[in-house]
Amino acid sequence: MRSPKDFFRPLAVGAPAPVREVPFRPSRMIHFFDPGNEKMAAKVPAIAPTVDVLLGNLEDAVAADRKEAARSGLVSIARTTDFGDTQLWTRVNSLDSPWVLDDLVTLVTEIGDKLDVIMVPKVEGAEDIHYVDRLLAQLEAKAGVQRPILVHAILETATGVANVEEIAGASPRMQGISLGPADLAASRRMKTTRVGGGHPGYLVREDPRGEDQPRATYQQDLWHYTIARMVDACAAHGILPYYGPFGDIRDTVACEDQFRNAFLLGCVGAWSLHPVQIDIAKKVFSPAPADVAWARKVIAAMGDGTGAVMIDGKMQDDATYKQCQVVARLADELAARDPELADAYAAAEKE
Ligand SMILES: CC(C)(COP(=O)(O)OP(=O)(O)OC[C@H]1O[C@@H](n2cnc3c(N)ncnc32)[C@H](O)[C@@H]1OP(=O)(O)O)[C@@H](O)C(=O)NCCC(=O)NCCSC(=O)C[C@H](O)C(=O)O
Ligand SMILES: [Mg+2]
Repeated sequence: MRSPKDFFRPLAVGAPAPVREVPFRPSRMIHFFDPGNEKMAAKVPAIAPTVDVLLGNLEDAVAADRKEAARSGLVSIARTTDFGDTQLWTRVNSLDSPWVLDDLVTLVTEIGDKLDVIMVPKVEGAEDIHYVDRLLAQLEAKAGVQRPILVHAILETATGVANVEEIAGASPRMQGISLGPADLAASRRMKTTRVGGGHPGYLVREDPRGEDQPRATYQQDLWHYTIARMVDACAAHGILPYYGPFGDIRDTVACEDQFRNAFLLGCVGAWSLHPVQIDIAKKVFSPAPADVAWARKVIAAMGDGTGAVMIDGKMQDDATYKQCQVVARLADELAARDPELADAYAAAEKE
């Protein structure tokens, strides 16, 4: 094992220096598209300005005989598209697949200067990140890439969940972690057949109220434990947590609920699999204007952030001040990218 002093040293001669802090860039929605699918690829220039992150997917949902088309499609799209300040990410194939080595070699050497983040699926432990970390450093050096490409892990195996803290801290390249509920369900032998979301059978029932009285049931969140654990691991290591995919494209209401649960627990974004999910993520992962106005009111009333004050009947102290700073800072960062949101925040403050 390397000394902790070497943590921030480049892993190959000529590779760019690792980042010391993960740069926060808005990433409310990571929009997935298949770069080998001509219809989807044609929509990329129009979608780019409407999303925070565009992700060219090479892994699951791309058929085995379309892997090379997806890879070369992504190279061509990256070279010919003006992404503005929208980030370009990719999801490569899993580390045990026959495609991943060519994915990494091709993408870093051909379009390494365009790629912000590489998402690695089915990460099981720190050793998976160490492998990718060293290989990326070698390829960046070979290709003359000037800034390090960051790494994002998908939490989608039981072993990965068991090792989530060591994954989060495995490398200064670690940008964040997404929940992958579909693969995780299979790995855990859960009895669901869905991509994220709830299940009507996972419920609690109220106590008996008397003979023949109906008893209410309350559906529970299958993903609460894993998301909370992932959020803690990410926060402890200064990286960003994300909810992943919601597969019931038509159920926009439940998608919004799932995204909001993740937002409230600390996630900064989710995946959009279809254009209809882009605005849902934008709405949910941008703090509501009224909440931002409230946060600013508390911050203003709290002065140096110590002591206790009463606002509208609610006690505020150092801890609520810190929560309000989280909301206000996120609002500032999103407003800098999104003028409509900036206007909505300014209007709410005047009310
Ligand atoms: C889910 C889809 C297969 C649905 O596609 P389609 O049947 O074509 O839907 P529509 O007819 O409603 O589409 C309308 C038009 O929009 C285009 N479209 C659809 N999706 C996208 C997109 N993501 N980006 C850009 N454009 C898109 C269609 O081509 C239609 O165009 P037109 O005919 O010209 O009007 C499809 O949405 C899809 O494949 N989405 C991505 C799926 C994906 O990436 N899945 C992998 C991620 S989830 C996962 O891997 C699980 C995870 O790892 C885990 O373990 O949990
Ligand atoms: Mg998966």
